[in-house]
Amino acid sequence: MACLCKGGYKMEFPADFAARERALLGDRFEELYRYATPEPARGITVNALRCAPDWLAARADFSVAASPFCPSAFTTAPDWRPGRHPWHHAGVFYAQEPSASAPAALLDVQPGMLVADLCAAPGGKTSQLAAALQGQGILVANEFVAARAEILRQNLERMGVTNALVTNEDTARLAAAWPGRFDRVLVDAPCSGEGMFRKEAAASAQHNDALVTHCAALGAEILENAAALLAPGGVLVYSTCTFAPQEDEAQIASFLQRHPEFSLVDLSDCGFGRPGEANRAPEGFAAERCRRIWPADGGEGHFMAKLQKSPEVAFTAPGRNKPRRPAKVPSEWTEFSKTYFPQLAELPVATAGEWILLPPVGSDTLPLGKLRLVRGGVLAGSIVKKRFQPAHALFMAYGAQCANREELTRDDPRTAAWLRGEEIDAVTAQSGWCAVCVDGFPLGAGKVSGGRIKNHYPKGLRNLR
Ligand SMILES: C[S@@+](CC[C@H](N)C(=O)[O-])C[C@H]1O[C@@H](n2cnc3c(N)ncnc32)[C@H](O)[C@@H]1O
Repeated sequence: MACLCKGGYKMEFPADFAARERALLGDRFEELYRYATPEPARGITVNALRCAPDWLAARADFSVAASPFCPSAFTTAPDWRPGRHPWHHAGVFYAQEPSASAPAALLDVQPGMLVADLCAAPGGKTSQLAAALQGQGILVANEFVAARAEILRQNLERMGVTNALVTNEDTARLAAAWPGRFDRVLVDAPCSGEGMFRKEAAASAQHNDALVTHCAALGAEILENAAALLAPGGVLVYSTCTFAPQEDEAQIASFLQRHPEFSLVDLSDCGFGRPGEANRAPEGFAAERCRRIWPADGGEGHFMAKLQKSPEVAFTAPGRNKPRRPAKVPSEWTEFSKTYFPQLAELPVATAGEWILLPPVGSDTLPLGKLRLVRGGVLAGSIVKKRFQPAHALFMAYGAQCANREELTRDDPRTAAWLRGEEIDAVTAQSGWCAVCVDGFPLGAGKVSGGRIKNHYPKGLRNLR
């Protein structure tokens, strides 16, 4: 291990890493790797599906400071733990390391686009992309590792995302199924994690050259698939939380050599960080168009490059899919939705066994074939013994518009009780199913009877006492 002592926190680095970086940076090593504190930087990103950043900043009961890296992000105190806060449960914000909030905003996602996030779990950047889509268009959120895809699904459910297809796939299979379809693709590549040295002891312990080489090869493979998924004129953002040349500037230089149909978009005016480093790629590569966030800039560290596919590239539009026959709408759902969610009653549904889903509008233009779909849209519920049993996801997506609501505030002792899984008194909600909301944001479903609300907040999400 080597350490950095001058003018900052005494950080211990793996010796091979420190030697490589000292050789590349010379005197700038100490300046760029100056961590302000021993504690990792912490932050939150506000979910625009719930509220605006200004709204949150004006009402937060915890300290927030505007993040330099993203307009909808804030840095928070190192010792503040966001996970138990009612607004976290309600998907008002996503706890995200500050520099990690930077890449998604660079994609310039607009409502109505087709967007793919290829390495999406646990879902920080996916949530930002979903917020930018504002429920219009389709977001394919893919994660290769099955257990992580499940965490991704849960997080997107908490954030109230309605238009995501969560897949658990190898990106090559996505590229084969949907070539040239996407307006935007994000590759937040699995990397050697050199930007995680302060945050996770394991990042230091596991670091070695072989890991860097392996991650660089994997990143290159995923980039190939991203290129195939993009429509002509589409935009791709590639990011890592590492500093290794092979995974950063050199990765992009070699991608551009293989893909003359792509150009490197200049990120100099993005308003944060510093330019990419010329001596980390072959001569002639415009490294200054990439962007880096160093520890000295306030986050753990990120690398970003933005690539645009030429609009001129030859492309055969995919044949039209046979439109899927709309599923017959089960009467149990019609009856339930008319009572509690009248705005959803006319929407098309998809069914799978006893389950009823509200698929994203237009998702049948992306044929799934044998792709592993974890969730396609919002799980509305299931029909059990001819009765409709609503799902938690339905209330997280649409609870604020439910016709029967229990309106709590974060200071109401019933809010903490609810998040512990307890029954609470009903004040505003009438008998039957209700959405329980905190400050207007959904905290799941309850069922009112005799003036009490039975708690249906999922056990695994509750705040332990
Ligand atoms: C840097 S993390 C993504 C973080 C995420 N974008 C976020 O903001 O929350 C990279 C992800 O890539 C996944 N991954 C691993 N192998 C992969 C592969 N072969 N193809 C695509 N993704 C892979 C990892 O499991 C991990 O979840």
